[in-house]
Formats: sequence, C-alpha cells, structure tokens
Amino acid sequence: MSKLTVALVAHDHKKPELLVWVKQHIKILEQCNLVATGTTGGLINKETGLEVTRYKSGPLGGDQQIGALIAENKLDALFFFWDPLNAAPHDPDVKALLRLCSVWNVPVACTPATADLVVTSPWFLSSEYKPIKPTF
Ligand SMILES: O=C(CO)COP(=O)(O)O
Repeated sequence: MSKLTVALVAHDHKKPELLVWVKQHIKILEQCNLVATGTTGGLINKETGLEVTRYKSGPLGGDQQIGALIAENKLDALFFFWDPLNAAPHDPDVKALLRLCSVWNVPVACTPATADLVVTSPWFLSSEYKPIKPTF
C-alpha cells in the first residue's frame, strides 16, 4: 500500500499547538510522507526527528506549492492550524489553499480537535477509503 502524503502547516502563534499535536500522533504520522511549509517543517523535524519535505515558507509561496500538490492530486490530507486572531500578509494564499481542499475534496483539519478526529479515524491509514474526486 502506498503511503499517504500529508501536509502540515501552522501559522506562528499556532506552531506550538501543531508540535504538541504531531508528538501526540507521531506513530501515525511516521507512516506517512510528510510535507510542510518551510518554517513549520523545520520545527517539526527539529522537535520530533520526523522526515519532512519542506517547501517555501508560507508568505514566500509555500501555501501555493502545497496547493499545487492538491491540483495535481498528490496530497491526501492537510492539517492547517491557521491563526484566526492575526492578519497574515499572504491571506489570499491561505484562502486559496483552503479553497482547493474544497474544490478537490481533500480532508482538511484546521483545529486540533478536528485533526485528532481525522488522524485517528480507522479510515485514515486504510486503503478502504478513498475520497471521491469531483470531475469537472
Ligand atoms: O504561513 C504559513 C502558512 O500560511 C506557514 O509558513 P511557515 O511554516 O513557513 O511559517
């Protein structure tokens, strides 16, 4: 069975929450190909030793690079702890990334609670479940 490709992204004020979450679910996440925006990916690797493919930092195009994976049907899930209390200079990119998850029916979790439920679902690592991809 091929590994799931999973993207991990967090805004600065949410990085501590994402790190806690990654450590809680490390046994599941180590079975996945992990990709991340630059700073998030560097922190995850440093704090957990997990291998992470790092794209550019979010404000420098990293969200768009992850969006490109979605458009190419190369991403299985996104865990995006975005910050609802601080404006981001690249807000259009953030919206575009979340929008593409809706366009292509990619599972996306934006809070630790949702992320817990998604990653512990019996369907998460199973080949029994494949999201239906829309045809346009
Ligand atoms: O800005 C981000 C997502 O929108 C995250 O980027 P970094 O992981 O480089 O901080």
